[in-house]
Amino acid sequence: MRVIGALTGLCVLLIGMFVAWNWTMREPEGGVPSVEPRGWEYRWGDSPLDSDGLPVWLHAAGSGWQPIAFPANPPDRDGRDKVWFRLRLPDNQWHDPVLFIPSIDLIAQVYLGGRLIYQYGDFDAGDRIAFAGWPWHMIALPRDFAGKTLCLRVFSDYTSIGLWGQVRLIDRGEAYSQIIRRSAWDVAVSALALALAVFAAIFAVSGVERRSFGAIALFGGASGLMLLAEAPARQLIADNPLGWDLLRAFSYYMLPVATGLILAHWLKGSARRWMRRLWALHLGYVVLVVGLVQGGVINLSLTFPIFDGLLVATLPAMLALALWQWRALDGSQRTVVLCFAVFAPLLLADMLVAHGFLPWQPIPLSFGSLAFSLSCVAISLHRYHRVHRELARSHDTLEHQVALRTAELAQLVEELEGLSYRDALTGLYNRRHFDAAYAQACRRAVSRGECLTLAILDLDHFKRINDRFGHDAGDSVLVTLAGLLKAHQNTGESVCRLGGEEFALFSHTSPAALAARLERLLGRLCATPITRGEVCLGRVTFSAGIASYPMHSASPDGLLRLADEALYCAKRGGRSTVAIYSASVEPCLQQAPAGPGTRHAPRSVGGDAATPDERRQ
Ligand SMILES: Nc1nc2c(ncn2[C@@H]2O[C@H](COP(=O)(O)OP(=O)(O)OP(=O)(O)O)[C@@H](O)[C@H]2O)c(=O)[nH]1
Repeated sequence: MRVIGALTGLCVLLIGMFVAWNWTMREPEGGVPSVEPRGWEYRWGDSPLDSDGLPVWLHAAGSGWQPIAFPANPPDRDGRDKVWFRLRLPDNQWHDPVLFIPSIDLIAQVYLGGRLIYQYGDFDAGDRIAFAGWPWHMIALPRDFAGKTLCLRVFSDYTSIGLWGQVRLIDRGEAYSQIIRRSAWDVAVSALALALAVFAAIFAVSGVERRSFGAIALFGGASGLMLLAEAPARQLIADNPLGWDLLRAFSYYMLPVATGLILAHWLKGSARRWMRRLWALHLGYVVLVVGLVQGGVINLSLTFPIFDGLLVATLPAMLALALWQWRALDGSQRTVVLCFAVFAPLLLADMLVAHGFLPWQPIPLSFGSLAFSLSCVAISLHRYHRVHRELARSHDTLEHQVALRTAELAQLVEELEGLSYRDALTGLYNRRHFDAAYAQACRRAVSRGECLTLAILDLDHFKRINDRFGHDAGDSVLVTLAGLLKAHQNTGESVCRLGGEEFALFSHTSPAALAARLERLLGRLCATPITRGEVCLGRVTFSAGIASYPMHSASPDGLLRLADEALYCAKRGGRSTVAIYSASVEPCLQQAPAGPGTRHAPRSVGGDAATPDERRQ
């Protein structure tokens, strides 16, 4: 969805650019055409002042004046920083005439008919030329200017001296209209580059190919701001020429830094190292310039020639490094390098024009920036798509892994839960399970009216085995009994180890049937002596107490106590016995065991005997 949104935004921007391009290229309709005045003359140096404080040269006749095709860079400068230009103005044709000058190097006073009508720039306290920026100038003329002489007094310590661009006599309204028309395209390309910068910055911040997108964001931002700061309409947005030129210089100087960053990321080995040195050199220059200009040490205008000199060397070097590793680049990287190969000569040409090495002409820098920006947009979208696909793939893998781990965890939990209900030594269910399962069996017995019979078994004189043969031997006896109980367990019967040497089992069978089965087990157990390795532990017996619902108790909850009483009775009766609880017979204390067999236990035990609970403690 985000890609579709970005593409829609891009399409809207491109349509806007197409409209801007058409508008920029459209010839003005109607109105009085502008005139590029001819017949300029120049004179090096500065005029003395007359008694009224006016320059004498305003009235001087022909002596010392030389003809020049255009009022800029007269020959034989010899380090001079003052020059005069003059011009006899042609016939008046306009309603609100102005003299439009695209740029002046650097300070100028304009006189018409011996009167100062315009001044731009000044000298600072130290009588040095104070750079005030390179704005366009719209100099209002009186309607009767025809035939009068216009004089320009120009000061410059820059590489150029004079006027720049297409100096025209034009109607004020038409001048504004042309400014806006000529800016439309540059502003549109600038908007595209800035939008690209924002998108790339978002990608960079979100951590996707941080370096690449960071460099693209820097390039988009620098070229977008540079184009905006160069568009004639900038002055209509804010009348701050020096501020715009600072912005232009900063963004212009950052272009090789951004380009170097983009390319260095793709290159390898020594090409990469050299590319890094080149962009670092430019970054150092930017930092130095900002420091010196802000500190008032030098004029901003002086930093341009130095930068341009640097650029003449580094730009071709950057291009050469990128082309050197052409084979190692992928398709999208080659596209960017090709666009750079278009942009770099345009930058150099613009620079040559600015310093007068080429005749003045507008250089379509915006096309270079546009090509570079569009290729970056295409690559960004391509990479974003790829990264998105990879993310989706790893997301799927992650989900799969999470599902696997969750299943493993669930299994583990199940196992742990199972373990928590098992007795570690014998593998039988433990007391925890007994409590839950027995409660459930009680509910079922009551609701279905079924019989529930509970037996509690306890090994006889188990302590002696421990004491004589050791705890491990005792353990093996416990395991033997557990194995026997498990092996003879009926379906639907639960066998548990309650703790120590005490076991319990319950089922829906009758007490007599259960007692008969336990007696058989007791017979088996004591028939064969238990051995552990070479050691014979002797014969082992157990005693058991049985109670049943509803036969012995109105509620199955009371069975545990009754079965325990029966067990107690079996123990007191001589052990090795299975006793069924009975409320009607004599107390078991008076009974004598006769080997394995069923004994009837009393309902209660009295005298000095401990209760079953006390015994268990
Ligand atoms: N080896 C072993 N001994 C245990 C375990 N749990 C409890 N015992 C021992 O079992 C013995 C139980 O002793 P008593 O309660 O005196 O019971 P008894 O010796 O069997 O005597 P009667 O029950 O009266 O026949 C104690 O010595 C406990 O230390 C166990 O898991 N393994």
